Amino acid sequence: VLLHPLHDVPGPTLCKITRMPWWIVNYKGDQVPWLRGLHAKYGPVVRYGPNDLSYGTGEAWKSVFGYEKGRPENPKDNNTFIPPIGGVRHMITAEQEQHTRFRRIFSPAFSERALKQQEPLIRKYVHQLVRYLDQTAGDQVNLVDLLNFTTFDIMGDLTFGQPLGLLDNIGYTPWIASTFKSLRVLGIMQFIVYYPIVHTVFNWLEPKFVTDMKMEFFNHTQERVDQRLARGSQQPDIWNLVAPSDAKGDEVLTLKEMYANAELLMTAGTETTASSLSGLFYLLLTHPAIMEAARKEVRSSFKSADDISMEGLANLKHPRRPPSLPPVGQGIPRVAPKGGNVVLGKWVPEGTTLLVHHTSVYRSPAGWKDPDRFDPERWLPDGPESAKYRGDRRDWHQPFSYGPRNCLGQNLAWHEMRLIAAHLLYHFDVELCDKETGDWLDTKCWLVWDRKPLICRVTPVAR
Ligand code: HEM
Repeated sequence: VLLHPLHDVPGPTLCKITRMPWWIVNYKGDQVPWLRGLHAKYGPVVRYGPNDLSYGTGEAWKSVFGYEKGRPENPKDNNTFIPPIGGVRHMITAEQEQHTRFRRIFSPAFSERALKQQEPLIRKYVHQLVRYLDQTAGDQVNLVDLLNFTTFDIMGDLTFGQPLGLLDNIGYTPWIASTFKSLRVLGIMQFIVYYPIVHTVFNWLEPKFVTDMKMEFFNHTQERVDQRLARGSQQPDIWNLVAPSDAKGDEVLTLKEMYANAELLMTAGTETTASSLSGLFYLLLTHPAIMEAARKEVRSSFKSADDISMEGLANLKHPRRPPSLPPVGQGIPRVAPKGGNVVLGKWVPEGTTLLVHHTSVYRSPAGWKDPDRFDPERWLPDGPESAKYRGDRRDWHQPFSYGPRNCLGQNLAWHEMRLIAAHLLYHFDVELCDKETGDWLDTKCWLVWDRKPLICRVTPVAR
C-alpha cells in the first residue's frame, strides 16, 4: 500500500489492495454512480483498483487519449476485451498498427461525401417510423424500442445492404434480442478474461448458453456479409464505399476482417444513437418549456417534412449537442505503455489502466455551471442566451471519445439523430406516460445503458 508508485493517488483503501470492489459494481451495472461518488469524495483523479486510475476531469482527454509528439501513446487495454470469435479483432480492439490500417480503409465510408449519398437511405427508415406512428396515433408506444428498430434497420442496410425488418415487424429478431441480453453478462465476462487462470478454467467449463449466444451473433453477421457480397449492390453502403475496385494488397480487407468489423458496426452504430435519442426525448418530455421551444423551432424552420434535410438541420438550436447522458456511460480505457507514461504531469507505471470517466467529466462542477441541468442554451455560440454558461468547459464534452481512436461514425450519428429527432418533433406531439416510465435516468450501465422502456403517447399534428 505504501510502496506502490500510485500510493499517493487518493481512493478507497480497499481498492489499493484489490480490484474486487470494481468487479462487483461492474458486474451489477452500478459503476457509473460508484465512480461519480468516488470522484465527488476523492477529487479528479481516483485510484479505483491497485493499478487503475479514473479521471473525472476533461483535462485528461489529451493526456490519456491524445497524441503528443515525443510521448508514447497509451494503447487499448487488451486485458478487458473478450477474444473475438472469428479470431480477428475489429477496429475498436485492434492493435495499433492494424487499427491505423482499418481506419484508413473505413474512413471514406464515413466522410461527409458518403453521408450525402446515404441520406436517402436514412430518410427511408425515418419515414417508415413516422408512418408507423401515424397509424398508432393516440396509442401508448415504447419510444426506446421504436428508436432501436429505426437505428438497427438503418445500420443493417448500410452494413448488409438490406434492413433487418425490425420496423416492418415492430419487434426484435432473436439476433438483436440476444445482443441486448449479452450486455448484461459483459461485467462478468470482463472479470473472466482479465485473469488468465479464470479465463482458462472458464473456457473448459463455458456454459452452453454463453457459447450459443456468441456463435449466434457471429454466424448471423457472417451469413449476412456473405449474402451482401454475393448479391452485390449499387447502394452507397459501407462495402461499396470502403473498397475501390482497384484496391490492392494491404488496402483490401480479408473476409474475416469484414465479418469482425461488420459486427462492430452493428453494435457501435445502433444502440449508441438510439440511446442518445431516447435520453434526449426523456429530457425534453420532462422539461416542457424546452420541448415547446424545440417543437416551435423545428416546425417553423421547414415548410414541409420533405424540406427537413441533414444540411438544414445542422444549424438549428435544438439540439446542438446530445444531453449529458453519454451513450457510452463509462468509456473505453487505455493502458500505460511499456516503460510507463506521464499523464497530467504525473508518471504512471506501465500497465496502469487509464479511464476517463465520461459521466463524471460531464457532471463535474469544476467544468460546468449547474452540471445536472438540462439546458440546450448551454451549447449555443457565445451570445446573450449562453452567457451564463460562458465558463463551461465545452472542450471537456467528448462523448465520441478523443484522439486517433475516437468514434469514426460521429458524423453519421449526428445526422441520423438530428433527422430522427426533427421528424418526430415536426410530425407529432409526444407525451410521457409517467406512471409506466418512472425515473428513466435511474438505470444500470454495462458499457452502454440498460435503457428502461420510455412509454409515450404520440399524437400526429393536424396540418
Ligand atoms: C451517439 C452515437 C455514438 C456515440 C456516443 C459513439 C461513441 C463512441 C465511442 C465512445 C467510441 C470509442 C472510442 C474509444 O475507444 O475511445 C466509439 C468508437 C467507434 N464508433 Fe461510435 N458512437 C456513436 C455512434 C456511432 C455510429 C452511428 C457509428 C457507425 C457505424 C459508430 C462507429 C464507431 C466505430 C467504427 C468506432 C471505432 C473507431 C476506432 O476505433 O477507430 N459510432 N464510438
